[in-house]
Amino acid sequence: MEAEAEAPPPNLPLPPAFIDFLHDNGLNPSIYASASSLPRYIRLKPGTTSETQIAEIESELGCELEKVDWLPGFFAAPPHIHIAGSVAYKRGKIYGMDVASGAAVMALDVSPGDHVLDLCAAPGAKLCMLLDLLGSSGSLTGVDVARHRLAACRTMLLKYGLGDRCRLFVADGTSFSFLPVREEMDMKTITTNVEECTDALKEWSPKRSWKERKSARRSTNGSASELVRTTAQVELLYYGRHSGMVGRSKRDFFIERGDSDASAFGYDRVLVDAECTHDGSFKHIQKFEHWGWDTLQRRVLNAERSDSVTELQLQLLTNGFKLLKVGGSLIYSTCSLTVAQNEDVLKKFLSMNPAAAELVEIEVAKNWPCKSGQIPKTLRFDPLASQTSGLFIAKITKISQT
Ligand SMILES: C[S@@+](CC[C@H](N)C(=O)[O-])C[C@H]1O[C@@H](n2cnc3c(N)ncnc32)[C@H](O)[C@@H]1O
Repeated sequence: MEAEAEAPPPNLPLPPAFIDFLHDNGLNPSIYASASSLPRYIRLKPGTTSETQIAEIESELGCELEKVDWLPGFFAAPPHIHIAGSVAYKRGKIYGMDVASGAAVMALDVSPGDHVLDLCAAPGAKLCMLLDLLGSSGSLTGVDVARHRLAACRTMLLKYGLGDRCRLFVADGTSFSFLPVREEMDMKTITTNVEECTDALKEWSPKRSWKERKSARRSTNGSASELVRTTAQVELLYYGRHSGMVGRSKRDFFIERGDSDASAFGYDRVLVDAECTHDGSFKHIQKFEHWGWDTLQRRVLNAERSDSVTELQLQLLTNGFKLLKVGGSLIYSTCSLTVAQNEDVLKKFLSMNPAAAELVEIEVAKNWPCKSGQIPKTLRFDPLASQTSGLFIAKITKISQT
């Protein structure tokens, strides 16, 4: 990919450091030319999509909605509409979610009954969509290293009434090792006899324990501690009634598992929506106009940070893949458009797992308005090609044990 222009597109307040970053990464700034006029996408809560209900939501939002014909449940609203203040949002009828993010979830091809892992789950738009697709069977495990972000995700789950089959762990996704609770699981992987379990988990209650309040205080006082969590520091932040946790001992889950256990009893689907520089999200970059462009330089574009982000991405992808069952599929996605954070990470991962991992076509993507990535079978959404935020998506299946 060659950068064809170095100047910022007209009418876009992109700082020189960002233009340099795009140029260094072979990205053409003109892909952002229409970014400020992109539609604001919303996803309707399943069950609220009749014509009458849509008309009601339009009146609550104060605008007309246009159906996105290539992804069910998504609608485009005018760019400057404020979703969070609307009655429809407060009543839990709609989600604010870019349609490219919805595509990443659809690409995972979740079926009811699947056990799904979302390794970078917060703030949770994709997690909620995954739960809507799961319906009333299977389970979803959400992991995120940032406690305050995962707590916001829990609030969202409860608001939309989606928590029943979900459990949330504050943990480092590069070392997280808990498998889903499967009925057919060999008892050697579950240490406690449920009947005799004296410290069994009761139903989750919103009343926070002393331990949880203490942990929350610690994470507010020093967010750096969130970034150095180890497996031993895994915290169970939430579990629903049918998540498989109620009635079991915490000790059952806080044990390390080997690769063969994961290959047999691991997750059917894994989403690794990895931490990245967010350069594909124009809305995210625009926030720095308010915080100060020098903050963007320091926090996002700094070369050292970019290197550590790609290392983190590879580790998240590697661990997500380790927790996948043989025959299962994984989506790797980022909202960066740089080759370093997408194709390069993927190439490295595939070269490290030649016998176990296979990059596969995303079958549902046939009519999607996206481009191919530099590696065939991968997809790239960007504001120019897709009228969406930027997103890279790759799908991998596990064909044998790692
Ligand atoms: C792109 S965001 C995920 C967005 C989310 N999937 C959604 O749809 O709302 C990346 C997330 O990765 C989390 N993260 C960063 N490092 C992590 C790590 N080592 N383990 C787990 N999560 C991590 C960040 O806290 C952030 O919430």
